[in-house]
Parts: sequence; C-alpha cells; structure tokens
Amino acid sequence: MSGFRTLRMSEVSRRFGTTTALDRLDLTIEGGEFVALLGPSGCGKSTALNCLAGLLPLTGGGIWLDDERIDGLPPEKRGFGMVFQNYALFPHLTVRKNVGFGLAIRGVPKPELTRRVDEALALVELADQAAKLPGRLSGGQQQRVAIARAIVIRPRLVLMDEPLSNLDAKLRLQMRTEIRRLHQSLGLTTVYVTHDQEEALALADRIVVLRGGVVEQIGTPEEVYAQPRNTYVAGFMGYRNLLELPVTGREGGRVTLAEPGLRLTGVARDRSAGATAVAAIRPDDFTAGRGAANPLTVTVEVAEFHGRETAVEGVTESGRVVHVRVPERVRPGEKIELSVPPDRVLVFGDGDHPPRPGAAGAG
Ligand SMILES: Nc1ncnc2c1ncn2[C@@H]1O[C@H](COP(=O)(O)OP(=O)(O)OP(=O)(O)O)[C@@H](O)[C@H]1O
Repeated sequence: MSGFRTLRMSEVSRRFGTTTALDRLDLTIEGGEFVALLGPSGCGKSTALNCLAGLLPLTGGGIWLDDERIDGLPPEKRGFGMVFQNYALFPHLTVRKNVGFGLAIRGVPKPELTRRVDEALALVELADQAAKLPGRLSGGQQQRVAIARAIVIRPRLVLMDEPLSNLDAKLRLQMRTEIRRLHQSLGLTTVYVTHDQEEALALADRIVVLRGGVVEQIGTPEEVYAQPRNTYVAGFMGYRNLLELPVTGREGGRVTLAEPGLRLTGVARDRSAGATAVAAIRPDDFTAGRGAANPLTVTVEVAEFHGRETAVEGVTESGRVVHVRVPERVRPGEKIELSVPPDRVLVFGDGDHPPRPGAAGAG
C-alpha cells in the first residue's frame, strides 16, 4: 500500500544564511520501510523532514519518488501525512472532524469519508472518543488522533517529528508500541525524527545518524548498535565509556590499550595506527567478577538503584571515571571487581572527528 518503490533524496542541502542545516544528504527509502532520523538537537533532522514534506524549499539537490521529481511540489500535492510533536489538532473541532478534515478538503464524498474516519479511529482505538473535543483527551489520545488524521488520507509516506516527546514515560512506551503495530499492519512508509536512540532502535528498520547536517552512519538497528562507525555514533548508541588510552599492542584485529592500573584489549574498528586510541564500552557489557579478559577494579562513587541492577559511576585504579552496570546492590566507597569481553570493547583510532567546516554544530 506504499504507492511507490523508492523515495530518493539526492544531495539534499538546506542552508539558512551561513548555517548549513543539511549538507548533501543522500538517502534512499524503500516503499514500506520505517526509517528513523536520529541525532542531537540541531543536527538537521527536522530540516530533512521538512524538506521531504515540502515545508522547506531545498537549496541544493533533489527528491524523487520513483521517476517523479517532487521537490518542486507544494506539500498538499505530495500526498504525505504528517504527525508533529505538538499534535497540531484543531481545538474547536471534534475528534471525528479533526480526523476527517483532510478528506473533507479533498472533497471525498460523505459516506466514504464517514467510513474511512471510522476505520482510522478504530485502528487507533478511539472510536468511543469521536464526539469529544481534543482538549478533553489525554496527551496520548491526542497523539493518536493526530496519527489517525495522518493515516486516514492513505498517505504515500508518513512523516513523524518527535511525536512522543510531549508524553510521559509510560505513555511514550505505549504509543511507541502502538506506532510499531500500526506500521506492521498497514505497511506505511514512515520517516520518523527522534533524538532518542532507544526509540529509533525500537521502531526503525533503518537508522540514519546525523550530525551537523551530515550523515554519520546509515544502517539497521543491529548494525548501528553493534558496529558504530565512529565514536560519535558509539556515544549516541549508549557506549557511555569512551576512554582514550595509549596503544601498547596490535595483533590481527585486536588492539591493546594500557596505562598503569588499566589494560584493555578490544576489537579494532578502523585502520588507524596512532599512539593513542579510544576504547568504547557500554555500561552493561561489563561482567561482575575478575575474569581473565580485561580485568579491572573500580571504586564506586555513585550508585543508582535500577531494580534489576545498579548503575555505577566509579573510578578505575588508573583514575579514569567509568560507568558500569552490576547486578548486585553496591555502595559508594566499595571496590568492585569487573571484566569485559574483548569483543565488547570497540577501539577507534581516529577519535571523534569534527563536523565539516561550515556545517551546523552538533548542538
Ligand atoms: N528557520 C531557520 N532559520 C535559521 N536557522 C535554522 C532554521 N531552522 C533550523 N535552523 C538551523 O539549522 C540547524 C538544524 O536545525 P534542525 O531544526 O533541523 O535540527 P534538529 O536536529 O531537528 O534539532 P531539534 O531536535 O532541536 O529540532 C540548526 O543549527 C538550526 O539552528
């Protein structure tokens, strides 16, 4: 039901004065795919979405739906549905009228309009709220109205800009499942903007990590999570420990980094041969107990109880601050013995490279 085979953004650029919000973005989206644009504030994700929607003209490049060039078309001619962070519902119209609005302005006859609105409301489980004004609904319900309004027009593409960020933690999780369920059942091609890596990992078939208007990595959630291309992507994907250390050995694909009191062997993620390199490790990849692989002793400074585990900020014997998760309850001042499997230590030689000159800051 996607209505096209591929949507292609080719060298799409958008400048604001001297700021390059988006710098030659190349991205091909397959019909039916769910793609997340991920990055911190200011990286250009909303700009990319607004360029797709037709709300912002490009300053370079083009956008194609199969063989049709669409970047010159006004938003209403593109046939895309949009869902925004602030819902953007009409406060004086009932839920039913809000959902039916797009069909009404397209001149869809009343019986068909009623049927399609009923269908969309049933899909987001709001049939019983149809007569209410949006102000009488919860945030999650309002966002479901916004989603129903976007899908009722049977869009070729659904664009979502941080749709869950105004919801509380519990609703956010519920709605996330809801959005994934809708995508699975309708197969609508979706481009979803978020700064939340968990949301991107949970929802998307493919993730585009942006920084300063430039693509840092495109891949499946599994690829971006397990094989980040550089320390920027790694940092974004939860590799909270980024430890720059002297290189003391290289063998095959393995690199050993060491300083007095800390020695780590990990997997080389690039070919650089500098004197120092960065070890990237997730807090939950440490295992309790002093194993043979990468043993280390950490003195607990801050311990946060998380139910099944404790999140610890501590210091290694070499004085490095590290973040680890351990299954047991530990207290500040305690020393804990840990190890980390070498294949869970990613070693990047080039460190964090800055964005291209002229591109917007990473925010
Ligand atoms: N209308 C505008 N005028 C001038 N600069 C803009 C405009 N819109 C965006 N920018 C700049 O372009 C860059 C990218 O902005 P964009 O809104 O796309 O980022 P974002 O990743 O969506 O951030 P956020 O999550 O905060 O919305 C930023 O440096 C921003 O300041």
